[in-house]
Amino acid sequence: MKIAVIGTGYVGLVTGTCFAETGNQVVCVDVDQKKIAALRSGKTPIYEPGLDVLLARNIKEERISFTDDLTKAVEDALVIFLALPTPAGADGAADLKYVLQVAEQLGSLITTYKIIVNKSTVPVGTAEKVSAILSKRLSSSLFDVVSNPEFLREGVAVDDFLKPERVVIGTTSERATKIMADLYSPFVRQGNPIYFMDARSAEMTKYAANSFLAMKISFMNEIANLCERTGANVDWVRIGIGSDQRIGKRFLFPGIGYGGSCFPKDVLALNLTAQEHEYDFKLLQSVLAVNTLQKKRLVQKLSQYFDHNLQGRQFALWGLAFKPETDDIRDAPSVDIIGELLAAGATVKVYDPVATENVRQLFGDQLLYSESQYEALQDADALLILTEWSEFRNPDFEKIKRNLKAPVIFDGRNVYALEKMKEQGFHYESIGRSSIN
Ligand SMILES: NC(=O)C1=CN([C@@H]2O[C@H](COP(=O)(O)OP(=O)(O)OC[C@H]3O[C@@H](n4cnc5c(N)ncnc54)[C@H](O)[C@@H]3O)[C@@H](O)[C@H]2O)C=CC1
Ligand SMILES: O=C(O)[C@H]1O[C@H](OP(=O)(O)OP(=O)(O)OC[C@H]2O[C@@H](n3ccc(=O)[nH]c3=O)[C@H](O)[C@@H]2O)[C@H](O)[C@@H](O)[C@@H]1O
Repeated sequence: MKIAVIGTGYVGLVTGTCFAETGNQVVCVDVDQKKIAALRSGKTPIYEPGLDVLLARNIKEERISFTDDLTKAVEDALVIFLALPTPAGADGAADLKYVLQVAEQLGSLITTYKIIVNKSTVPVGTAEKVSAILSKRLSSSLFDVVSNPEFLREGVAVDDFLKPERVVIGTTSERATKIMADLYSPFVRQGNPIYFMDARSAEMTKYAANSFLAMKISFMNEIANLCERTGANVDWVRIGIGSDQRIGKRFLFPGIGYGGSCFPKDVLALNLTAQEHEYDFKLLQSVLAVNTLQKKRLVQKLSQYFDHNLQGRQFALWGLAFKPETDDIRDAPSVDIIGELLAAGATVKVYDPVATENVRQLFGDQLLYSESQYEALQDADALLILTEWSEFRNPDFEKIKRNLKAPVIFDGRNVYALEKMKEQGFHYESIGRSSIN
């Protein structure tokens, strides 16, 4: 099948590459010419394990190509995916300008039947808005607009796309249903379902999924905070409740608040949708409030330890990405934490296996940067762990002690066992686990 993917960010690139991998002919379009030039030479602008190999293979086999020419890209395509940004606008609502602008452009380019598939996360009613724009210039027999929200996670995006737990497709058109079922058939062969529904339900499903997951995390963060006050250990509580299949083991890890390019903006956007419909979504507002507070927890603990005066202290930060296996720092808790430490007059030295360059672009020479995790510790009064990269899980504790000014660790991701830290002689504080020092 001939496919065009508009927008070669995280979602567009993975979507295009995975459809090429299953034998389709894919053209990816972006307005960012630097990105297009890099992608043509096989360089992925994002760090995503496995994507480079897949991309190189499909470029070589000439199943995927990249262009900034929208007209040429959509000419032969039967299916056009929109993988465009939908950032939070000034009021928190999803900004639809990219999606609606491209819809206007497509209205003047389409001459034969096409399916416009929206992969971006968009508020309920967007498919109808796109249809209305296309209808200004095109007869309804020339297009169908489909909502096909994407559920991939950064860091394991290729796997999530190739083996999805489910595919959600919002359309009531029989013609589009058949084509979409055909396109996705290689990915759902293992018995994972495709759910066809109306576009409004598909759009809402995406926000409900992200908001529910964010709620799970905020709930566990509050349980963790209460564990600290009551002397319970959240590790045990997590295991204790997670074995109930109605609750599930996953997404119960407390920490320094959820981050990333989607949960923060999507929870905000769903709350705005509720407000627009005069519905007071109390639970969502709490999810947002809890997350804002949780991002401050680690610095509060640190500040308390240093008698509420961080001025002139130096801290080493391990991990900057919003989660492991990505270089993405969009809405990462680390960005807030760095801001707070700098505002308190502290010196901050950072290390991350892949995200350092993105942080450098944001903070420039306000920070000290380290090439190695141990070098980052030199002259530091304490180590803060902000991302649970696997290389931090089993470090040389003697070397940590030698390099730090004092054996003090504030762990925002509960990476180490309390017993081990006591045995090693660290002052160790984590989330939801009473210190046993
Ligand atoms: N990043 C993720 O893990 C996931 C993101 N989503 C959703 O997918 C959508 C896209 O997200 P990302 O890929 O992260 O965005 P992104 O911001 O990384 O990439 C968007 C791309 O679109 C390009 N673009 C902007 N205007 C354009 C135009 N007029 N024509 C062609 N290209 C244009 C940009 O240059 C950029 O390369 C968002 O709605 C997001 O909420 C959904 C699931 C997962
Ligand atoms: O819409 C999206 O963009 C995507 O958002 C999330 O994926 P992603 O942002 O890549 O990352 P997650 O693995 O969900 O983690 C999000 C944040 O929650 C935090 N988290 C996650 C799990 C947990 O138990 N505790 C916790 O604090 C992570 O540290 C991270 O900051 C969803 O998991 C995807 O299904 C969705 O497609």
